[in-house]
Amino acid sequence: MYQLQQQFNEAGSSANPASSRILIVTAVEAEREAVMGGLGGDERFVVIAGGVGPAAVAAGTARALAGGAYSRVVSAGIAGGFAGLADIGSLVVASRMVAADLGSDSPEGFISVDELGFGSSVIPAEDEVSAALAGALQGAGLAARLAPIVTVSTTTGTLAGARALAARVPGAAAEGMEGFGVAEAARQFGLPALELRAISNAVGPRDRGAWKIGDALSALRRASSILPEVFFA
Ligand SMILES: O=C(O)c1cccc(C(=O)CC[C@H]2O[C@@H](n3cnc4c(=O)[nH]cnc43)[C@H](O)[C@@H]2O)c1
Repeated sequence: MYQLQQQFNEAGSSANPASSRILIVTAVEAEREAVMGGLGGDERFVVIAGGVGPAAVAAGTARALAGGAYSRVVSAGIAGGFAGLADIGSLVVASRMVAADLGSDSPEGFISVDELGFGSSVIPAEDEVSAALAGALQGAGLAARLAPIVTVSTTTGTLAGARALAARVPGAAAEGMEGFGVAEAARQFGLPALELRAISNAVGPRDRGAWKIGDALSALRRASSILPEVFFA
């Protein structure tokens, strides 16, 4: 396992010497189109739809990284927002990507993979760049915050679930299904990762009809138009 990781890291650093291209990974095509629309054909970015959920998107990200040279990786898409922290149509930039359901349930409660001693459920985001991105979004008049973003395999669908998750990851502002998967693939290639999410719905009781996907995709498109000045200023 360690050897495999070393090979990935070596492949990552030797195959990607001085590339400044940035890989952006969404889950689905509609998100990819929103990001592409904001970037306006900027060829310094490659945008792929890597699939829904941490496993599919990690595999898709790793496949893309194995086939090209990149300087960093961004997970982008729509997400649920935690009440009082991220309203529909607003943006969240991850301070860290947290695999919030990676661990074990028990009669005493959830035990994270960290506590179990099997690895880490937290990947820090590229911090200065993430802070700069959040600041640039705010400077452009967009509602944006820098906060932990959780990744789950099952979207939260109850108030009790939302409360439990908020207690497990204090300060978490958004819930998606891919950020940690993208970040883990990037980590294994020795690359920094960021996550940018536009809020389409509230984390809590499931109400698919209330999702404002159009608003979130518009916000994602506007946010994406700011990426070049943040990454290549
Ligand atoms: O139906 C559509 O037109 C459509 C357009 C863009 C995206 C979708 C999706 O359903 C994407 C699924 C994607 O959304 C993220 N997401 C959104 N809200 C939540 C949430 O409350 N909890 C977790 N994940 C959420 C997630 O990352 C999925 O990959 C549909």
